[in-house]
Amino acid sequence: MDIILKYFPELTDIQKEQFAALYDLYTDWNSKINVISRKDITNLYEHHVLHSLGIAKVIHFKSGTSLMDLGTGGGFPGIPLAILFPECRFHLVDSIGKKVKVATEIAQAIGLKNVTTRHCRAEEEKQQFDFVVSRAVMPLTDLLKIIRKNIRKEQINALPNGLICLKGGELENEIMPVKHKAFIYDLKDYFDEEYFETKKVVYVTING
Ligand SMILES: C[S@@+](CC[C@H](N)C(=O)[O-])C[C@H]1O[C@@H](n2cnc3c(N)ncnc32)[C@H](O)[C@@H]1O
Repeated sequence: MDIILKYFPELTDIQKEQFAALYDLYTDWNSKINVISRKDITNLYEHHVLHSLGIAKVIHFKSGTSLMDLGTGGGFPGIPLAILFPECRFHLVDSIGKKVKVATEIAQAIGLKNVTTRHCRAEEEKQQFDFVVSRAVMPLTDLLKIIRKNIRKEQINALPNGLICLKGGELENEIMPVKHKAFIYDLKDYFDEEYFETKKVVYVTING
């Protein structure tokens, strides 16, 4: 939990409580339904919560922004971002029902009012959002095909609406075929821990 405060020192008391509550909740739920590799649960804050918040180092979402987390699993990056941006709305989607249950239960347990969840394939989700966020779900080109229908035309943020994903390692082959403007940010520029050495945030504009 200290690692979250190290990089996000201005959290409110409510946000601190919500982040702090995640450890017991994920430990408990993960023992029943696997949403995080079991051996990685002790790294929850660094590998999962802080990693999800990497998106916030790149884009600060304006109040009223709507986002979909495609393939949220147990709630990453959607739940950490929903805690950090209580004035934004997050819709968490996953095609595996029991994972959606974990995300739903955890959002409810920490009192997040800005989160909705849905058990469906993202291909079936017709609602529109300012941004789609995603971590470890599918290659960029496949994501882009699915989410084109979900990005609103109207823009309220400084940056154009689009897709923001958390990726690791070599990206050249993934970025190349994309016809949209893509921006890659190295998380090692924001976070000192070795885990972030190869981690990136990829932002692809859809209408801009
Ligand atoms: C490796 S997990 C990552 C989960 C989470 N984003 C995380 O980082 O912990 C990939 C998730 O994407 C979901 N998924 C894959 N294709 C999907 C689709 N077309 N629509 C919705 N969810 C999908 C899977 O069910 C799975 O939960």
